[in-house]
Amino acid sequence: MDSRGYDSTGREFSSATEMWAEEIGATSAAPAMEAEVAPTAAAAASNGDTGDEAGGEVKRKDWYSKGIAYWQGVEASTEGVLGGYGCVNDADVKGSDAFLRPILAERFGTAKRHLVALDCGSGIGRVTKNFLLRHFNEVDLVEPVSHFLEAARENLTGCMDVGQDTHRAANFYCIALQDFTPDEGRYDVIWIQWCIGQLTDDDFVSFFNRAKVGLKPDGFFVLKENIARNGFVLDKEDSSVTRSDAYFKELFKKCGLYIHSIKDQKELPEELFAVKMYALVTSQPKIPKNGKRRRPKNSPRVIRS
Ligand SMILES: C[S@@+](CC[C@H](N)C(=O)[O-])C[C@H]1O[C@@H](n2cnc3c(N)ncnc32)[C@H](O)[C@@H]1O
Repeated sequence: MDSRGYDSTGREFSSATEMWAEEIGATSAAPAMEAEVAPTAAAAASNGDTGDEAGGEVKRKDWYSKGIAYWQGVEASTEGVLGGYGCVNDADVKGSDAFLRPILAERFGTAKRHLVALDCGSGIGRVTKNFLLRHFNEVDLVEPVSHFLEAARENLTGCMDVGQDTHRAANFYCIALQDFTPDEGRYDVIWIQWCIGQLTDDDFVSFFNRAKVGLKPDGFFVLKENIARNGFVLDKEDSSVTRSDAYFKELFKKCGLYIHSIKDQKELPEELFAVKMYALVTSQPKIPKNGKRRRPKNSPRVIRS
């Protein structure tokens, strides 16, 4: 990634490679944007200097410990996980719903079917409770900060009745995404919201590569994230990076993922980063010869007589 970026103190970096070199060690930073598969291993293998490698691992550990330590100090509440902007919850849920509904209908049809989702970096289960449980019969949560996950467990006891169906939070995994591998073929949707910035580029790529095996046929990822105007913005306080749309697209390519749909989240306060939703699939979406996407059968259409 060649674009320049900034950190939260206003310091400028000439490229993401320079920033990662400083944050997680020179030897692991540059190959991360070049490796296609399992870049962590590729980076390690290409590095003959074991001293640098060990130094890089220490820095990487520090990067993640700082991130976790930050969230451990945050109250387990909607205000807490939304950085004091609990007011965006309703718009967020509405936006997610409008984005997901037609894609679910298109990929899985409208016939009744048992749907399972994974909520990544779930925090207190806000996304699961307010949104995912409406669409999915089972939702698993993965979150590394134990007091958030405990709050999620409490917030999500019992089941939610949706029509004649029962929807429930099924499994709670207390683990960070860089260390998590989902069960094979369990999920229709893997939802990743407001947490991928905690992952370094190489862990981003290896996470998505591992997580692909967790998808059912026709399953897909949704990444909902803050978007930097250009390049990236590094937050030194919580060890996270806000990437630009171009940066994300470069990483998706490295993950072997294709964009099925993209939408901007509307109605956010002006002072916040823009937010985009990306639906990502593992094989190239088929575009009909006329260049128009097939519509789900139940969507509105113009009447032609
Ligand atoms: C801004 S909160 C968002 C929580 C939730 N996704 C939501 O939208 O309500 C960021 C979450 O990412 C979690 N997190 C931090 N580091 C992580 C990591 N390495 N892997 C997964 N989640 C992480 C935090 O503990 C926190 O719950």
